[in-house]
Amino acid sequence: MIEVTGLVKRYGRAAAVDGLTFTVRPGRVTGFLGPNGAGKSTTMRLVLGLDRAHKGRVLIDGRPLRDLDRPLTRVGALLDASGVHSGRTARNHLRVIAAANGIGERRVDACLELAGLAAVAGRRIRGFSLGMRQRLGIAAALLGDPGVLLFDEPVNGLDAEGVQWVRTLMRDLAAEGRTVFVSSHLMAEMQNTADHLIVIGRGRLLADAPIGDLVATASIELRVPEAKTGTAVGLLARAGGDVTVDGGDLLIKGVDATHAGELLLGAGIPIIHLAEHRSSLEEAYLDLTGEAVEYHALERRS
Ligand SMILES: Nc1ncnc2c1ncn2[C@@H]1O[C@H](COP(=O)(O)OP(=O)(O)OP(=O)(O)O)[C@@H](O)[C@H]1O
Repeated sequence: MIEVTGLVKRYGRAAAVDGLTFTVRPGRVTGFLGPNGAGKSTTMRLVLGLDRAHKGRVLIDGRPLRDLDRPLTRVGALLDASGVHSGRTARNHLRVIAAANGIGERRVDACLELAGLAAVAGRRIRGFSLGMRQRLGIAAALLGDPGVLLFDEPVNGLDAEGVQWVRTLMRDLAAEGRTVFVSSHLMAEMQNTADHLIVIGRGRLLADAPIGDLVATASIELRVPEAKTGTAVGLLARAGGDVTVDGGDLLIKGVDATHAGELLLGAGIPIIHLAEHRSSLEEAYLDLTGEAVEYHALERRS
């Protein structure tokens, strides 16, 4: 489990992470979604103790990272896959990490196998494609067999088979009861992989919810006889609906179709048309981040 409380990180006067609080729970894949520059990588670096926060606290399985002995056996991470010593072979790269963390040789070979790199284990990383580097980074993250895993944009540079492999791996790791925290700016990727989503924009939390809740931000479209429109609007608004009148149609958020139907029929209002629209994750994401993206575009222009 990862518990982040009130995390703040500033670069100069700008806050890259601006008071983030969330919990990443075991046994499911938690997606970390946000537009470019939202603060995902910075947050992951703070969680891993690679950067110091100005404020806030991170606990891994209830304890600060510095209190964990052999941290690599508790937390594994794939961050920027380009930061490796490219003159080494893949096997030697993993051996060095393993030796520094008291991890045996057999685990190195098991992870090379798991990452689909066994056949190229003796080749220098210099000649690796971005996809192969990503696989090597994932092998390194798994080396200590940790219960908590962070992956920053793991499908970057992977081909279709590689993407499928990462997806299956994430789901398998979560099914084993591990905490899996994976960042992406690709909404479709999250829709296929994550059970739960944490969405940020401008370093702030925008949503922390099961993926089904975000996909199912439903709205309904309703038409009633013109003379009854005012009564219907009043009823739906009192039931917590956010009602927009568009010509003869009502657009309602916050009340589902069944409830709306019951309310209207209960009040003796005939329904001419009633339809439910489930917004896709992409629409929900754009809704949530629209303001954050706009703000960034303005900042860059000025
Ligand atoms: N070392 C640094 N020095 C100065 N500013 C930084 C540094 N690292 C990140 N930032 C700034 O902090 C903000 C958040 O960046 P971060 O890389 O965490 O976002 P991100 O969500 O991971 O974006 P992306 O999807 O583009 O990787 C950005 O405005 C970025 O320019």
